[in-house]
Amino acid sequence: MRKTLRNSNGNMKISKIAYPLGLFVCLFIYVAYVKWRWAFATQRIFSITETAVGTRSQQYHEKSVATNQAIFYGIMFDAGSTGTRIHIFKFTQTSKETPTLTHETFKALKPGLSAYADDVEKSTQGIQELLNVAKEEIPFDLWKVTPLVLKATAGLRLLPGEKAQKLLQKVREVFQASPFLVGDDCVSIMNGTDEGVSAWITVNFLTGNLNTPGKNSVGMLDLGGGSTQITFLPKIEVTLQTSPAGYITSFQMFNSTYKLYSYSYLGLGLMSARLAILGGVEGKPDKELVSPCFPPSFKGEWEHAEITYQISGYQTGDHLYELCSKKVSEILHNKVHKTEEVKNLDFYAFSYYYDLAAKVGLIDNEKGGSLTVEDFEIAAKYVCRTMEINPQENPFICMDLTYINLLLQEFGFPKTKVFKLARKIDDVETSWALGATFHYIDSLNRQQNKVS
Ligand SMILES: O=c1[nH]cnc2c1ncn2[C@@H]1O[C@H](COP(=O)(O)OP(=O)(O)O)[C@@H](O)[C@H]1O
Ligand SMILES: [Ca+2]
Repeated sequence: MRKTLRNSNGNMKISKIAYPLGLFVCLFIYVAYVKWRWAFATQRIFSITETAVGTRSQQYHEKSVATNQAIFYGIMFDAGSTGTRIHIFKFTQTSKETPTLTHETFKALKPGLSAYADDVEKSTQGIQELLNVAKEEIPFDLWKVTPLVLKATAGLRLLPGEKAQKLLQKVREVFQASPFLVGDDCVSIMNGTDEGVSAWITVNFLTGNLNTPGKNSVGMLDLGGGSTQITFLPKIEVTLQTSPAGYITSFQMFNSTYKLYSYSYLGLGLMSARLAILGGVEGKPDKELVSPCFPPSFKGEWEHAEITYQISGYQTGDHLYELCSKKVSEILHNKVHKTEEVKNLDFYAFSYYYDLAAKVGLIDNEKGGSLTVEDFEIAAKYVCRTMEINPQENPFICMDLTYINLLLQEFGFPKTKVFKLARKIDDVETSWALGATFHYIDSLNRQQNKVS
């Protein structure tokens, strides 16, 4: 008994040292491994995209089958207010040659994450479904070195903080259980300026304007469901000097510094603007919402962020367009900052600008096209007039076109201003996702430089 006890005491003495020591050694090996894996992945991926941005090559679309070609991927989730989308970017690099972005796989699901604010568990199904697309697309041996990131925009910005954090935590758990490379910041709400800047990076990269000395950059207009962004590179000093605080942002990427005019208007996305024009409150469907933008006899329902609102038209003798534009002008009054310079720059417009223009036949639904502010105005007047006589399939078409027309004018665009509308450029979605992937990889590289 004593022996046993002594032995047992002896063991306890040994284990007092051995266990912590063993634990420490295991921990050390684990930390060293994680650090090595992270550094290895970021260094490889960054070295590719750094040159990809600097020198986007002509072989952009070529699918090379050269055996010495390295292939890398990046996954970006766009958790938008109306839907969640996955962008899987594929990069290739032949040793010592310029690496290229060769392919994007894109899939979108509705509704947006914010629709699950009161039932967080339900949000995981869609995320899993999109992750399965990534698993199908990315070769198995590259899963663990492929960064996986989700950035949420207006839908989550508009939710109470606690609800938004619960949703993000749920997604974080799903991501951490996935086989991809996830960092501490893999899931977040992106700020509006980053959203605009990232979309600006995308469009200037895809149009070949980034890091090409002497080339002009293009401005970017994005109209989402919850927020809208305008971003451009000012050429005249007066824009930089006269813009309010928060509108000019400096950022560094791939060894260049840019000073951009960029602003995101939360609540001025098309769906949020609809609710404001109707005089409604997010999540409160208790009263019928009456609007001069619907025909007088109209009665219907509108589902927005998983809530159904009762909607109807006004009983008046006036013309719809005049009444509607008056109401929309009230909503936009003093909300938007005007700049003179936008008149003289080329702009690309995405998202609902595109969808609306395509819906009324101003541009081709597949190829996109160019149009003026006035084209939106003419279309608005036409559909509002038509609606007075014949009810339309989409009761919001008069309101939406009127809103877009007036919003563009509020930004300072003259009616004759021509815009390019594109859903894709060179087969890549014109969204903030690509720019944010570059930006994310850039930050990983900075972390990695600090580590080494
Ligand atoms: O990657 C994309 N490709 C094409 N259209 C997109 C993409 N991302 C968003 N959209 C468009 O954006 C609009 C909805 O905005 P979203 O849901 O992103 O709201 P938010 O940006 O205000 O959060 C729709 O017109 C949708 O078609
Ligand atoms: Ca968006």
